[in-house]
Amino acid sequence: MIKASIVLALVGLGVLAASVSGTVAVPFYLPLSTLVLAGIMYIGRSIPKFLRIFLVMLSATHLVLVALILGSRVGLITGDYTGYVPPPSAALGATAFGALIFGLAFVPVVRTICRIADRYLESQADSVIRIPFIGLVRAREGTIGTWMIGILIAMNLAQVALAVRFNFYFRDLFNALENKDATAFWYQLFIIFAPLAAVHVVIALTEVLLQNVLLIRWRAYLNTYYVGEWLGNGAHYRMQLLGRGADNPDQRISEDLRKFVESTYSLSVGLMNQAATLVSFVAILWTISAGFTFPGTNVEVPGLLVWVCAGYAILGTWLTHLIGRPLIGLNFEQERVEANYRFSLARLREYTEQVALLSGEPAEREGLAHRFSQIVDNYMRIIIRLIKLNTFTLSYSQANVVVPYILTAPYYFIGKISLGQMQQVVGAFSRVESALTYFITIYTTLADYKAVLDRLTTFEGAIASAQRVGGESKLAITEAAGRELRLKNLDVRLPDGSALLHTDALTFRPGERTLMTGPSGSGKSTLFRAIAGIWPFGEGEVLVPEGQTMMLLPQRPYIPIGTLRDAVTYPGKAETYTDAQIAEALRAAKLPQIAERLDEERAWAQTLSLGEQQRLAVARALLAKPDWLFLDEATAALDEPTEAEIYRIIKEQLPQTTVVSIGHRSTLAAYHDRRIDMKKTESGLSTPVDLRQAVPAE
Ligand SMILES: Nc1ncnc2c1ncn2[C@@H]1O[C@H](COP(=O)(O)OP(=O)(O)OP(=O)(O)O)[C@@H](O)[C@H]1O
Repeated sequence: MIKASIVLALVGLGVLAASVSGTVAVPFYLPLSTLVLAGIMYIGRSIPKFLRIFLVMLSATHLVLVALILGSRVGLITGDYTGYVPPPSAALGATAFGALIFGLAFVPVVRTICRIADRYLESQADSVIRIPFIGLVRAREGTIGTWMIGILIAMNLAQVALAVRFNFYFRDLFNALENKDATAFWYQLFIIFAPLAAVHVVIALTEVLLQNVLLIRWRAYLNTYYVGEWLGNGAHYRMQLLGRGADNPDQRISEDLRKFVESTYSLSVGLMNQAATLVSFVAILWTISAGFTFPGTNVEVPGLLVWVCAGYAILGTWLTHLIGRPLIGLNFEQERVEANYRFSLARLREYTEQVALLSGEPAEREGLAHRFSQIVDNYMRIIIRLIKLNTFTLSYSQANVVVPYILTAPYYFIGKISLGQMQQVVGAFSRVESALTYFITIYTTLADYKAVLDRLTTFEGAIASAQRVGGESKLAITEAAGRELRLKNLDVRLPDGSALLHTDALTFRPGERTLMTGPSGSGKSTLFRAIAGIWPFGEGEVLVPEGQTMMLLPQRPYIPIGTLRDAVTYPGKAETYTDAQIAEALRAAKLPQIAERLDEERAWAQTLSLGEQQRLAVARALLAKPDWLFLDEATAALDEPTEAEIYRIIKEQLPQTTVVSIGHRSTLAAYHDRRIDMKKTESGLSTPVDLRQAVPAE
């Protein structure tokens, strides 16, 4: 950026010297604007990278314009460039854009956009990209993204330049027709138009390809980043514990990130494109309006066509807004009723068994029909409103075709402008009109975009506070020498800070099977969570034996979507075990009926009964062979003989594993050597009482 600003400043100084000395007849404001741009680039070197790309590309475009103008002045580029690259508007436009981009860096909402966008653009991750005709190129992902955005901006500006050139082509073509000059006509058609049209097609196609590659790479990077942050250090679990600010993380990661990337790109590059179009074509309208008088008077109005066009665009947009405004509310309502309907269907799918048992199908059908009728009703209102709106917009766009003729015909008939210039006005008028309309109507898109930004920001905030709670937790999990697991001065609290349980000291010895009992809600599961290191609320020390592995089986195990093999080996990799080992573990866990179906992919959590799911989790433990196995009512859904068999298998197949169980059944005591009872004091605080000996089975 510093180098680029120095180059720009040197060019500016050189052209200024040439202009002052009279070597080249260049108006002095052109090098002055180059110098101002160089200054903006220099002081803007610390603004977000996303904005810097626009600043650098703008300066590069400005240099191209300077080169074109200089070239035409020294006779390098020949041709009729009257009004083609109008120096005052190019200089003014570029400087104003530069200042605007710099100023945007201080607008809070733009800073938020840039902060999220820059995560990608500043990424240091090594990556590769396949470039046609060059092959695979290795670079940092951020560098790849930066170049892609830069090239896309250049392509957009090149499209604007081409549009301007086409506008002049139409002038020359129609002038040739007016003058019945066949040579000039064919020249314009084949020598000027054909190559330009080919360039236009190539740029447009490349742009589509590049834009889509950029958007998917950008989204992929942000997706990995946000998923990583969400899952990092158990933030996802703590966010749920804290329960604030981050509903539907799934929507934020899948929908909002996609919308963010698409809208950030289309709004920023689109705005730049439309602004460049506006400046370029306003200049054409302004130049052609020279000497135009207000109809019926002798009063000359500078840039008359520009003012008429602006007034026309504002009137059109205002009427569109008046007629179309109810659509905003109607579309919002449509999303709401669609979401309600989707939710009812998803809920029905979840509770299908319960509905079937209650024979609730007729009630469900009625409920669904009612919700769907809301969709239809609102949709009809949207259609009626759209018809009203389209009646206006279609008439307006038809009027667009004739208005420029009505405006210019009087001047043509009195010989003030040529037929070619009249054609030029027709083209420029529609460009200026649509650019102005774009600026005026963009606010509805912006409102949606702002909502996306807000959702991503609150999501980030919730992740950050979850990470903070984890980082600041006074509940320390420390690896210590020795083979015992010890709790020292442990206070476990609830998320709101109230005390749940306390123990001065509690030791779990290796090889000793412990059963933890106590009233429901006394904090047994929460103590397990604290030992597993996922519960951040509380103070004290949990000393876990160094280098030893732990596994905790909850009452309702998690079964991922995928094959049975993936479900059994979760969270490890399926390749770690042979099929024979996995099948053997399933058989040992009393699931012989599914041991041969390892490749089967289905929603296992919905297919297997709770008792079967618990046995699948035991199979997981048999494969993983942890040093410590915590069973939190992990066999509660089994019948007593099967539960006994499972405990026997665990003891037999995992002789090195220390088992600590939570359970309410008295029969469990038989499989344990020691019992700890969670007693609740009158103040509500629980404390584990060591009963040393397990209560013998009745
Ligand atoms: N995320 C949470 N937010 C607020 N309170 C919680 C949370 N998790 C647990 N609790 C509360 O902590 C207390 C202890 O819960 P815990 O699940 O540890 O009890 P438990 O002894 O295992 O009970 P049970 O025998 O019924 O499984 C309960 O009052 C519960 O409501």
